[in-house]
Amino acid sequence: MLGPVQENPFPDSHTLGEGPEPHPLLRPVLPLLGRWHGRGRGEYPTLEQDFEYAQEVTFSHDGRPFLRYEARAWLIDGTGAAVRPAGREAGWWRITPEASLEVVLTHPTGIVEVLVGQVSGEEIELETKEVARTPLAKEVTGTRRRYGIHEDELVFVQEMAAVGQPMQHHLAARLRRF
Ligand code: HEM
Repeated sequence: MLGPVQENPFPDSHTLGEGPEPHPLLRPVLPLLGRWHGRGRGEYPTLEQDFEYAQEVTFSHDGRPFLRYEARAWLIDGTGAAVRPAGREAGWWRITPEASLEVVLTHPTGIVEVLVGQVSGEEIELETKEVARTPLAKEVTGTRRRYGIHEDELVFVQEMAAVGQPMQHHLAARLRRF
């Protein structure tokens, strides 16, 4: 028999001082916690045009030594008006006692990335160790990301090797908390 089910007693929190105490190992990545939004630009040599986008990003935790991560982007025109939904991704950022990061990211485009990297001060670098693709996914063979937190601004840059092109710039964005 199905017994009574209480609301999940272990909620995620993206705000320090609310919800569970962050795990001590999370200390190097605590500045990421929160909800961020902002704008970015993208390009790739196979694309006819560069593009601009807006994005919302959330990093939260449940008291264990990993972050829950989700990002949603949408293309915008020159006036900032929304054009259409674009990249979204979700995943888990595990942190080791040496402040190494082990990240799993999934994309609705049929791509799963396993990334490893380091936190050094306010800079975070991640690089794919493996990329898995569903049969219909575009050919992405590797990506690199850098995050930096500068004066409460989250700066993000992504490179990728994809569709026969070597590793090079795809995205750059600046986000603020909201
Ligand atoms: C903020 C997130 C992102 C945005 C706004 C974005 C935007 C775009 C846009 C506008 C295009 C052109 C095709 C189209 O109109 O859909 C594109 C192509 C592409 N993107 Fe992204 N992208 C994002 C993240 C990513 C990520 C995380 C990856 C890889 C894991 C990726 C891989 C690709 C690939 C492989 C192409 C196709 C290139 C080609 O076929 O010529 N993108 N992206």
